[in-house]
Amino acid sequence: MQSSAETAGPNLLEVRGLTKIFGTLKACDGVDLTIAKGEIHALLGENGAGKSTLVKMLFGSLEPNDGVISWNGEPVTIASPSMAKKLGIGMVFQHFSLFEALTAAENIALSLQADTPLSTISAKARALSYSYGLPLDPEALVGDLSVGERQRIEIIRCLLQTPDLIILDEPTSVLTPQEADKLFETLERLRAEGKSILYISHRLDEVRRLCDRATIMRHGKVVGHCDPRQETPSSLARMMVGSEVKNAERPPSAASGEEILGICGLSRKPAGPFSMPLKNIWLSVRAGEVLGIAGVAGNGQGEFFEAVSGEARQEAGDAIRIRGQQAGRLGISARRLLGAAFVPEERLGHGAAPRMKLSENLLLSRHRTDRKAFIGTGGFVKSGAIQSAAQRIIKAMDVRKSAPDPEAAALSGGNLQKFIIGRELDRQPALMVVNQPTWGVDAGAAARIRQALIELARGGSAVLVISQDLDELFEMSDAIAVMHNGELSKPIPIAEATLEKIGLLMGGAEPGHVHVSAETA
Ligand SMILES: Nc1ncnc2c1ncn2[C@@H]1O[C@H](COP(=O)(O)OP(=O)(O)OP(=O)(O)O)[C@@H](O)[C@H]1O
Repeated sequence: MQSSAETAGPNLLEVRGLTKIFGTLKACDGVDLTIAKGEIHALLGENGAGKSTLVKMLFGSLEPNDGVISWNGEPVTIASPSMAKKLGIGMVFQHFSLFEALTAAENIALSLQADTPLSTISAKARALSYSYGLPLDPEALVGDLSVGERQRIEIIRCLLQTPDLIILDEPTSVLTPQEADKLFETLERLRAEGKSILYISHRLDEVRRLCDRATIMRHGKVVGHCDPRQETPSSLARMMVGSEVKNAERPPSAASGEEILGICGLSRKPAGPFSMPLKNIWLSVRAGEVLGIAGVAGNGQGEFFEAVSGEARQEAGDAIRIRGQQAGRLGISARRLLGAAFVPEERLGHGAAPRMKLSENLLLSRHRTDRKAFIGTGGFVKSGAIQSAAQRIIKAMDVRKSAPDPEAAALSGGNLQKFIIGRELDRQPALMVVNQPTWGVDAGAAARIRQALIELARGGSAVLVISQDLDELFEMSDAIAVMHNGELSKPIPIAEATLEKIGLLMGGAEPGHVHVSAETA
């Protein structure tokens, strides 16, 4: 690993010995970091390495226990986000902090000076968004917008404060490849204008494409620096994780023929002006197989997940069949009682209650399906059984944490995802439906999650994976279907699937017009 801890040009930010302790855990342990003017600097590290903790201290939302931060050569104390913004530090968070019932402009107004009229903010946001190639309708209600559009609001809100340093915490994990490309153009333009960017990402190919230097953290410490353009994704992953990261292994499918999930002519009207209708979807997922669903975000995958999980019920009971039972009219809990498990894309709030401990989250999601194991006679909670199940999941998924049974919100994003997936896998469900299984998860943990899902299928369950990550789908799936405009293509067996073919279907090509030929296969 090449050592390039110091910058050649003038430093905008210099950090020495920065330390943050949670309980007994040193989440950041004497971290040194320098960021030059006009550079895109990657901050890399496995889940729980301390990246978010570090940038929260730079943005004034966490107070360091020790260390010095210098800004333009002067030591500073960044006591609050508003002080960080005054200095010229802007941040786009991993979890959005927008109010769904307000418009984009109203949300932006909340973080700006109170005396600016809304119409001025709206006009400025619109102009800035178009000039940076991230078009935004300031009058749109946030609740009606896709995750990609919501992230634009966060970025525009940050840019309106004309920061010199912009911190982005996993900005592309929720973006489509096209949206990510647009974002890269914007970031390259900001760099050309002399702005500095601190960029946290688990997507190593984009780090190689975009970033000038990288600092790598492990267990709260800086373990190295490199020029990512000189590295490969696997050498970067090795530096982060400390060992080789292998792809998941997919033994031949043992599909027994028994249908576990049957979807028969599923249609759904749009729930709101910006939601996608589902149009006559047919699908069968069998015991032993992993079926992948590809598609550009916003083509109905979210609506499809809601319909399959029971978050949105159908009028016709037989539109969804789980292990032969009509499930269309059933809610989530009743579908879980049939042996299904669901992992939604939004971890906090949806996948886990943030202020509840991991063991309490476990009880919350499994008290009905595992009543015998967790609830004793007289309705008493068997806390010993819950604690040992929680510890089993934590061990199986290698969940890194700062206390034996912390609140969900105290876990790093990737570690919470590992816990949620582990919580469902631990039930050995007959059907597992998971939306974006490895968002925000480091390369090592992502491989572990994929392997665990494949093993669940090979053990006789049916696994349905919705993902925007085509490499992930090709690695895991026995067949891939593509969702476009609320319609689902026929599954293509993996032996016949090519990136080109799936890409064409994602772009809306008629399934009948996409042929597998010797040249394309
Ligand atoms: N508020 C908190 N209270 C207690 N522990 C915390 C808190 N925030 C973070 N931690 C712990 O600090 C460690 C570092 O977490 P951090 O979120 O900084 O990791 P990260 O590198 O950003 O990970 P990821 O890639 O998963 O987002 C983790 O072990 C986490 O559990």
